[in-house]
Amino acid sequence: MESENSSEAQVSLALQANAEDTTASEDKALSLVAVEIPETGPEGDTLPHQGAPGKGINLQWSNLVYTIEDPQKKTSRCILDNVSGEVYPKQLLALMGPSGSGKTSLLNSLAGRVPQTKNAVLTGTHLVNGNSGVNMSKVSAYVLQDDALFALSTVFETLMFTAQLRLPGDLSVKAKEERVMEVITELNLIEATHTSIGNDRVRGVSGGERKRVSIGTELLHKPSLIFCDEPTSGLDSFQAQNVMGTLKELASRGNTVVCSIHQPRSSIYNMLDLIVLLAQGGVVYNGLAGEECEVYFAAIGYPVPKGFNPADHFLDVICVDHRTEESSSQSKARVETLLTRHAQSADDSASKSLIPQSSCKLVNAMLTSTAGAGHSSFLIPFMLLVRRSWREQMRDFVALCMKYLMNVFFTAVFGIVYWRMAFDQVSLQNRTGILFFQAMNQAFGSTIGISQVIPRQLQIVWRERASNMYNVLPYYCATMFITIPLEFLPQIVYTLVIYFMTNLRNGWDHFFIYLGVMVLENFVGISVGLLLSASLPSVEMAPNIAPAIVILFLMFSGYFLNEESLPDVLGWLKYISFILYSFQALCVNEFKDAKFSCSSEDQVCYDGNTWLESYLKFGEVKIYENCIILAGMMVGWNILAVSVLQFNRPRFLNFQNADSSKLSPTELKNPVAVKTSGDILNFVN
Ligand SMILES: Nc1ncnc2c1ncn2[C@@H]1O[C@H](COP(=O)(O)OP(=O)(O)OP(=O)(O)O)[C@@H](O)[C@H]1O
Repeated sequence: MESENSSEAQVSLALQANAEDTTASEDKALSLVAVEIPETGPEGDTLPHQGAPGKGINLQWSNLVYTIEDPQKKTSRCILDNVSGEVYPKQLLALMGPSGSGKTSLLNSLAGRVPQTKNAVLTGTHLVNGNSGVNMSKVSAYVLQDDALFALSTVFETLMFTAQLRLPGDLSVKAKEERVMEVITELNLIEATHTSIGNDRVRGVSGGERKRVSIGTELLHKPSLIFCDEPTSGLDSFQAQNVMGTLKELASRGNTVVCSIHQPRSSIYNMLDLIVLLAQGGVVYNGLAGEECEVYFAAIGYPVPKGFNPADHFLDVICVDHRTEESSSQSKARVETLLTRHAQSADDSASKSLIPQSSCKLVNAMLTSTAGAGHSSFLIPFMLLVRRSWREQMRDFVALCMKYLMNVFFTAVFGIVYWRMAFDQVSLQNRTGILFFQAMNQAFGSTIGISQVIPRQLQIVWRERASNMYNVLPYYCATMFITIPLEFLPQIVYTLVIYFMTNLRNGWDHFFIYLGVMVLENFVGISVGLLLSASLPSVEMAPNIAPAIVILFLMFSGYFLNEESLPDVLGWLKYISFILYSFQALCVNEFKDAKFSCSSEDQVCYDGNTWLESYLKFGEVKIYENCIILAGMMVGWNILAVSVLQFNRPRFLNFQNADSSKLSPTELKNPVAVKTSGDILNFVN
């Protein structure tokens, strides 16, 4: 009886929604996907939860089980437990539940974005317009919870960058600009078009506008299915309302919108078409929002108190209260009952559920027309990435000035301290000293500065790579390329000025060898910096780890420790110390066959060769050999850095038994009945 009432209400609300939405959608549908969603099921019955017939994406999922197994303890942590549901075009579905209930995990599962982690297993059936195994990154958009955007680019520049990489390559720049302006208008961002995104240091657009820009970057290629993780988090209630209004508007234009949301205010709750309430990874309620949901909760003994926000009430009911032992056991029992109750009602309605496969015509064009296809070419993403990095660096004027000022300062200090050295016995020590400082300074300057570059962009680049906008090579080369004017050239200018201020060895041949070694060392330092940059997971780690690595190389540079006194266990480090090879080559260039005057006051007299052999122990060193080693290191570190970046690419779990082509016709009609390994899992929560 209760279930009859509920499905009647469902049907009437669905029909009402259909009637309202059909006209609005026809002229201005954002969707490029040509898939007919039938109005009725095979026996003429109205389909459950249906928004409206027409074009768009219908998503169905059943028996989703997401577990993290612990082979040592022989237990499995069940993060999603047999979750089923569906959503249609023109519907805004909210995944709601207390913290840790599995909202993000469910959203990620539906979007094909569950991060690949060790021992994580995802099973179940996931159908897009009745088809399994669809590449979700090609048919949908995913808006991350954190707005990963470059702070110093404007709203227009941010969207234009994405448009150039995500829209078809044969579209003219003008057409792409028009599309960007279209999205800006749709998202009500006109006034912020030329405002910077901003960050803690630079004033930019508001939080709500930033969120809408994030949504905009995902809308440019006109996806019909939009996933949004916690779109209102961190926003005040007015901004949250605006952002949700935007999502509602997108749904009403024919898109299918799924978002996770923590605690919506009542005006936001009223915008929702469907809700899935999650508790402890299971479903407590899955159906129409609004009155339908209130009726369900009233029927099971939890009516919404008068004047209360229904969303708050539902969350209160499905939350486990850990404050006291008694409240904890009571609330756990309540949640268990609600989960069991929903599981039973889902079993009852399973036979009526879901569109039969045969009535969903998946047009092949879907996979290409909505795709953020990503650029297979190297040159275009490379140039766009260089341009963006350059823009960001140039606009960070204070940081840029500080960098150059430090170089001028050190040039002045070293130049004055070692001013115009003579070619006498005293200068042997001083020349060795300045050459060592040069080698050290190049290493510190290039490695440490660059080690922060990639971690600073990590989140943005992860998002863009997850959307297939470009692959690792153009990104890496662009990052390397941009270091040339910003890190390499200032260092080289500083090196040259020092050469002439301090009167290092005369002769153009020695000057060019000195310059060549410095250039090589600089590039090796940049490569080590990029390798660290690619390996470090956060910006905060870079200032601690990078100097420690450079100091390690420094210790084995042949200046602080005599080669013979190196401990065996650490002796190998000298073979990878690029500072050692550079310092040796600089010394050989400076001292080999050089004459130094000797006065009667000098107790010992060295010429260049004896200084090299007896004092520095570099008698056997050949400049060309060291340069070859440095060049090899440069290539090796770069290959390693690219491999690390490639290895750390966004990787997502696939459904293990999602191939519905292997399912029987009955199972296809009724995916809820498909058995999964969820039956044998322990619930450890
Ligand atoms: N890869 C993982 N390894 C271990 N535990 C995980 C993993 N992913 C999710 N979890 C756990 O699964 C539970 C659900 O996580 P999820 O992020 O989906 O919850 P949520 O409802 O979105 O929470 P919140 O509202 O706080 O963001 C949490 O307890 C979380 O710690």
